[in-house]
Formats: sequence, C-alpha cells, structure tokens
Amino acid sequence: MESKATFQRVRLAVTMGDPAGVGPEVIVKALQHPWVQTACRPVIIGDVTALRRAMDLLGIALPLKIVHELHELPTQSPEGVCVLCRTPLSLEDIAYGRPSAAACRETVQFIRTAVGMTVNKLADAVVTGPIHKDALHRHGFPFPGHTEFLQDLTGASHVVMMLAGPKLRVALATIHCALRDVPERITYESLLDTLETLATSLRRDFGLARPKVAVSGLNPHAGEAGRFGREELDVIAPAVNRFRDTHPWCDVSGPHPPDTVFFRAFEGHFDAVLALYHDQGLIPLKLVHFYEAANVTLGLPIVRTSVDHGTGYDIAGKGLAHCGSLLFAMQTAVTMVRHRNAERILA
Ligand SMILES: NC(=O)C1=CN([C@@H]2O[C@H](COP(=O)(O)OP(=O)(O)OC[C@H]3O[C@@H](n4cnc5c(N)ncnc54)[C@H](O)[C@@H]3O)[C@@H](O)[C@H]2O)C=CC1
Ligand SMILES: NCC(=O)COP(=O)(O)O
Repeated sequence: MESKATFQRVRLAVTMGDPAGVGPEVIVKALQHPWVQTACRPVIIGDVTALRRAMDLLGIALPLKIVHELHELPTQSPEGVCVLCRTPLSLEDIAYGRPSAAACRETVQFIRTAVGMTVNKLADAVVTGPIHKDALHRHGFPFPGHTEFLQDLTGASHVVMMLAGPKLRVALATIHCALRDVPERITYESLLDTLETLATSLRRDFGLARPKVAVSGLNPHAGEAGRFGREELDVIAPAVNRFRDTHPWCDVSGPHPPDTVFFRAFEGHFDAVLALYHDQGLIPLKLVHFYEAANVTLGLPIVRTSVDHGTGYDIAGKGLAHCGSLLFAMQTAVTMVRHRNAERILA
C-alpha cells in the first residue's frame, strides 16, 4: 500500500509537445529532479521513440512504464516513469526541427488526451511542452496556440494568458495578434473581463486574498495626460476605476507608465502586472525569468501550466535545453491544485 504522502502527490498529465523540438529533452532532465519524485506523479503523454532518443542523447536511463490506453494507467505510483503513448512514431517522423504531418497530428492528440484525463479526474492538472505553432497550422490546427485550444476543449467562457516567475507575474490583455491590431482590441469591456479572470485566479489559484494588480499603460509615460495617446484617458483608466469600485477585495491600480511598472512589480510592489500586449509583458518577464517561469492559462475549469519557451529547433538534439521552466511549470501546477483543493474543502 502507498504511504499517505505518496497518495497525496499531485497527478500531472505532462504533454511532450513537438517531438522534433526540445520537449523530450527537458522532460527527461526534469524527471530526474528530486522534487518530482516527492511532490507529484507525472504521466508523460507523448511519443516513446522521442523519449528514448532524448534519454540516449543525455545518457540518462529512466525506467519506463509504457501504456497505450487510458484504462492501463496505474492507479498508484508505478515503478519508473509512466508514459502514455498511443501511436509510436518512427525516427523519420520526428527528425529534429522538421515536424512531419504524423508528428503534428500526434502533438495535437497529446494535448487532447491530457485535457480529457484532467476533465475526467484521471489527472489533477495539465502541464504542456512546447508546440511549433506554424508547423501545426500548416497541418490544419485551427487555433493560435494551446490557450485557445484548451478554451475550446473545456468550454471556458474567458481565458487569460499569464506568465509567472518567482518574482514577477505578467498577464496579457491581448495575446497573439499583430501590434497594429492591439489598440482596437483593448476595450473597456475586454479589460474588465481580463481583470475579472486575473483577479479571481490570483485569489483562487495562488491564495492571494487581496491581490495587488497593476495595469500597464499602452503609450509612453502612460500617455502623458493625453499628449502621447489617449487610450489611457479614454479606455484604460475608466476600466480600472470601474473594477476598483466593484471589486473592493482587489487592489487594482493604473494605468502605470509601462517602462517602470514591471521593475516595480519585480521589486515586490504588485502581485501581477496586466500588460496590454504580448511583447510588452513577455520581454521583461523572459529577461529576468526565462529559465524559471511558467505559462498559466487562467479561467479554465482545469489547471493548466506550460513551459515559457518554444520548441528551440536551433538547439533540439544537442542536449543544451534547460529544464528549469518545465520544472517551474510542474511546481506551479501543484501549487494551483493545492490551492483549489483547499478552497473546495473550506467551501
Ligand atoms: N509553450 C509553447 O508551446 C510555446 C511555443 N512557442 C513556439 O515555439 C516556436 C519557436 O519559437 P521561438 O520564438 O523561436 O522561441 P523558442 O523559445 O523556441 O526559442 C528562442 C530562443 O530560446 C532558446 N531556448 C528555447 N528553449 C530553451 C531551453 N529550454 N533552454 C535553453 N534555451 C532555450 C532557443 O535556442 C532560442 O535561441 C514558435 O512556433 C512559437 O510559436 C513559443 C513559446 C511558447
Ligand atoms: N508566447 C507564449 C506562447 O506562445 C504560448 O502560447 P500557448 O500555446 O500556451 O497558447
């Protein structure tokens, strides 16, 4: 029989991501970490050929417990690493940096399977490895990325992308769109929706009873009283004021000058910054936390975290990829699951 501590390990459905990228390598490296052995029970959902190739590359021999169907998943911690691999790919299918149609098809199935497992309580959270968006799109994947695919799979009404590191959390008001489309996408209503999802998650998933959220401005110096742009006066400040009035439990402020708000958050003044577009938020985040940050989808009925990096085709197969982001993504998922469980018990 398993000890109580083992029984309470959080079950993570970890997708490999693109087998032609760094996903398999970072998984093999992360699985060796002592924290993984004690705090969680990962099931790797991916391709066993790619996993074995990564182990050979790194000179790391992990005992594998390979299953092909969900009903074969062990109900207790198995000896070795549990891998769910439905259709093994050939080495030709997964040449580094050259994802085939078969690999792209499987990559999407990994995500679908992990979400299904979590929705059906066979896992407590999904942790995703990196996918190559352009490769998947070329093979018919209709979503911009995981975030929108997971929203569709779970029927969530509103989701927000947040990247979280040890000292800085950055949520995004817009995600994958051209810079020229950003201003028109930042509306009073969209900001209120994003703040609602962000603040609710900081409270529920991260245990912050009164989260401090800073909203960034869009223009230099947050518009300098309208001289460098009017979005702050016309849209952002009214939304922040409205949210503050209706959510006394959230300490929301802004719009702040974008050039200093991330530094202030890094110094501990805020729990999260709401950035208005992808690179406004992710450049500072990755500058300070690239090897130790997770991407988190807020607003889903399930917990989902991810690595913060992409497929790294330029280094795939060289053994250079750092596994810190995957480890942090797994740790963040465990933290979120524990907070959600505690809330359920208290409710
Ligand atoms: N979580 C996900 O699924 C993500 C997927 N992507 C996708 O990945 C693809 C490639 O995107 P890029 O912009 O080139 O970003 P990338 O993160 O793959 O690579 C950027 C740079 O970081 C390095 N790098 C990446 N992962 C690393 C690791 N674990 N350790 C050390 N260095 C690492 C690469 O060698 C490269 O120099 C794109 O299709 C993009 O959409 C990008 C970010 C996240
Ligand atoms: N820049 C973050 C990113 O591209 C990850 O997107 P997603 O696949 O998690 O939606």
